[in-house]
Amino acid sequence: MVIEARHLNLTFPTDDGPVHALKDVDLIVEAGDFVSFIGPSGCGKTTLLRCIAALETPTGGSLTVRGMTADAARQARSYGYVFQAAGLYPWRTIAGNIRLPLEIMGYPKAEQAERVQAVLDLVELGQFGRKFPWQLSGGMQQRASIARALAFDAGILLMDEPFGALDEIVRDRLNEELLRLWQRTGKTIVFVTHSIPEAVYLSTKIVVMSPRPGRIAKVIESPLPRVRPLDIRDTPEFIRIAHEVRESLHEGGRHD
Ligand SMILES: Nc1ncnc2c1ncn2[C@@H]1O[C@H](COP(=O)(O)OP(=O)(O)OP(=O)(O)O)[C@@H](O)[C@H]1O
Repeated sequence: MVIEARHLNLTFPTDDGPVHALKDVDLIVEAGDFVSFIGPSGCGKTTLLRCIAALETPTGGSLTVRGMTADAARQARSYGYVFQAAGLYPWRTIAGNIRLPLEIMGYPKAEQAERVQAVLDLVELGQFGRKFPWQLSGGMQQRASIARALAFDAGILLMDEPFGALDEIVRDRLNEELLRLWQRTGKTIVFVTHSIPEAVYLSTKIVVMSPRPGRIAKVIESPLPRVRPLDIRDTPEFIRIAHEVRESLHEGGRHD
């Protein structure tokens, strides 16, 4: 198993009293899974992802990533992280942005160039390495930020609503591309989203969360095949799973 959380708790002390962002969260992610966290705003999705990335420290329970503490896993460069906004440096070219983590990690120059080209090809931006971020569309920028997270070939990709700001047509295309990339690379992906169709289309496992305190309301294992054309969304099976997610979201909300 790649990620294991047991009775994970996180309470933020605030001026208005403690905020229970995560309450008794149990989660298992297996190698090669595509896991989505879905739930209403404030239910702790980002906080849980940030705990896995060792960007937050839980106040209780245990969490291991590749059998290590989250901190050790971060130091071992176990994951790439994709943020809501592409966050590319405007003064660097696309290739320059993707190369940055490799420069920081001290990869030899020739290997940097090889890896940058390989991940640019992987996200179908092979011809755009010399462009600057402002010369690319929003969807292309987000693909570049995925390439940056893939550049050092970590086995885990953590993605926090990477397509949330994009229009539906671009989002559909990027969903399809991400699925192909996941199939080609065999990576383990943990993905935060607000969108039921996005969660159902992408995931092997859908983790439905509910707020106040943030906890897991239900884990739905998807019976859909791993290879999924976009029109799978019109099948009765897809619609049934989407319905199950929606019901679980409502049930989770009733505990408020
Ligand atoms: N550093 C912090 N200090 C205090 N409270 C915080 C902090 N970070 C998050 N919270 C609170 O913890 C709860 C969970 O936040 P989190 O961002 O994980 O939710 P989310 O499900 O990702 O929401 P969204 O979908 O809006 O991004 C919220 O009530 C939030 O206000």
